[in-house]
Amino acid sequence: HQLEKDMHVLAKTITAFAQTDDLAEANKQLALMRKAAVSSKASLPHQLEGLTPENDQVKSYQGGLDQLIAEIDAVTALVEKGQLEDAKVEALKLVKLRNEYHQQFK
Ligand code: HEM
Repeated sequence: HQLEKDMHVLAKTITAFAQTDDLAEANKQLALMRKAAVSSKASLPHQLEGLTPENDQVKSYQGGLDQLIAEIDAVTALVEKGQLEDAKVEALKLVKLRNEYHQQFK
């Protein structure tokens, strides 16, 4: 399943991001993370299979991914300013979003 692949990329890149002290490496991981987040918008989770884009649950799921993408962008902006420590604090919001949406849809 493509969604599972994308989620694994999210998990791998968020760990690599947390572990690096190198700005270029941080940027690279965030770019891969963003790509996977955008890609996951093209899939529906098992729970929502067969539902249409108009369905409220589908909208909520997609909204969660939009928030994730916006938050990846906020983290990236800090990295681009050279503020890696601030970026790592900001990235805790990615984990919050993950927990919140996994509770609902995983
Ligand atoms: C950085 C944030 C996130 C990480 C690291 C992450 C990671 C993962 C991982 C490792 C899995 C297990 C994949 C497998 O079963 O093989 C998973 C599953 C899943 N995640 Fe995430 N996730 C994140 C954010 C989100 C968000 C924001 C949503 C929804 C808006 C979401 C929805 C799901 C769903 C629905 C599944 C189960 C797959 C399915 O039902 O088809 N995840 N995630």
